[in-house]
Amino acid sequence: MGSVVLEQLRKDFSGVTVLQNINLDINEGEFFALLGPSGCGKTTTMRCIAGFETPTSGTIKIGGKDVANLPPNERNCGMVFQSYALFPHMNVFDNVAYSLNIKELKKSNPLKKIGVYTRMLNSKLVKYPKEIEKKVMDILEYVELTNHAKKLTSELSGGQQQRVALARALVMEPEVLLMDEPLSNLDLKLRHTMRNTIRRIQQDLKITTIFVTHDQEEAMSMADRIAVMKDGEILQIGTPTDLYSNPKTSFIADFVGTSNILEGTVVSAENDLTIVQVGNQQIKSKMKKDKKEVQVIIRPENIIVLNGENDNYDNTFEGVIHLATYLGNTVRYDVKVGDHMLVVDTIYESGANIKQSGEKVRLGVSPERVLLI
Ligand SMILES: Nc1ncnc2c1ncn2[C@@H]1O[C@H](COP(=O)(O)OP(=O)(O)OP(=O)(O)O)[C@@H](O)[C@H]1O
Repeated sequence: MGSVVLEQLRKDFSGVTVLQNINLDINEGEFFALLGPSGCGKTTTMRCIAGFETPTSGTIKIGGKDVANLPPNERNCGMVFQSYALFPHMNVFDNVAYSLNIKELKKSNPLKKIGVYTRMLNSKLVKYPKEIEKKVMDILEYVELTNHAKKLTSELSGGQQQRVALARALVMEPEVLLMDEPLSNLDLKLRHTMRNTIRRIQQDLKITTIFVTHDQEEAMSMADRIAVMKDGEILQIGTPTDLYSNPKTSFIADFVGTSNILEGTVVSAENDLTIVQVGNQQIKSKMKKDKKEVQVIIRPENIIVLNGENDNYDNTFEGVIHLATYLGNTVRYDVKVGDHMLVVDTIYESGANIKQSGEKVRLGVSPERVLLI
């Protein structure tokens, strides 16, 4: 399985730069997500790796080999798209076997054999070599589609079709698996199941995987590392926990998880505590910052609703509940504090009272949990 290295990748379309300074070093066997809003350049990056786009400048190496001059079919990348791109008139087995068989046939007298194969497929008379049959059935078992092998792909659900697409990519034993928003067409529940399926297969096969998504939860729950992109550039690369706990910019703090982001001015820094003026409140943080104007980032779960017993916080604020949203195991409160609306997540314990709009609350935040950017 191959590593994927991009160095100083740049792509212009008709003079407009849509990718620049893209540097990535994706390890062998890693599950790597490209995460960012629509139009930030995720798909273009992926298409450059696959060989469907030629970069304006920069290098791409797969398994240590510069692939600049290789066409897509010689890059050994498997691809899975949002639209499954299956052959609707073929059954599941034929869909998965197709490229594998073509590859075999191309080894000798390709044109004649491929023509015969296609005609046989159309008249459903095709007989595959034993090795191909075994490979296809093994991979169908892997994606739990053994019982559907003879069904037309048009007779399958979205999730099943996506598993056929996955099987079709995997059966070729690619060095790298490229997945572009593969779960976007599925409903929420199926998306969660497919996340687990893809992750399980990826870990079993240890196949280097690059996964494009605009859904931060998807990236966080699946990837070993994530590159967050915006406007054609990479803003930060890190593990899900890195990005969540140490976002370098407020864009990332906001895009990866939910954040309270407040504009403030540093008024003093002493005894390991930086004091920031935010409106008429002072907020203490353990982080040091050289600049005066800062953004204060506080994650919703790091704000504690005080109940008189747990009041021992260096930062406390008075607020009024604006909205309470019950989310199953948590309750999310929007709390008005001065001029700001803070999002506060609390664990919901069965039978506990949920606070109501208009109720006054005291909130506490530890300075360790206050990030300054
Ligand atoms: N063939 C093309 N010709 C001109 N511009 C293009 C072409 N392909 C992509 N672009 C532009 O490049 C930018 C990046 O597009 P890209 O599809 O890579 O973004 P993305 O992050 O994958 O977005 P989405 O999540 O919406 O698919 C966009 O502004 C897009 O309009």
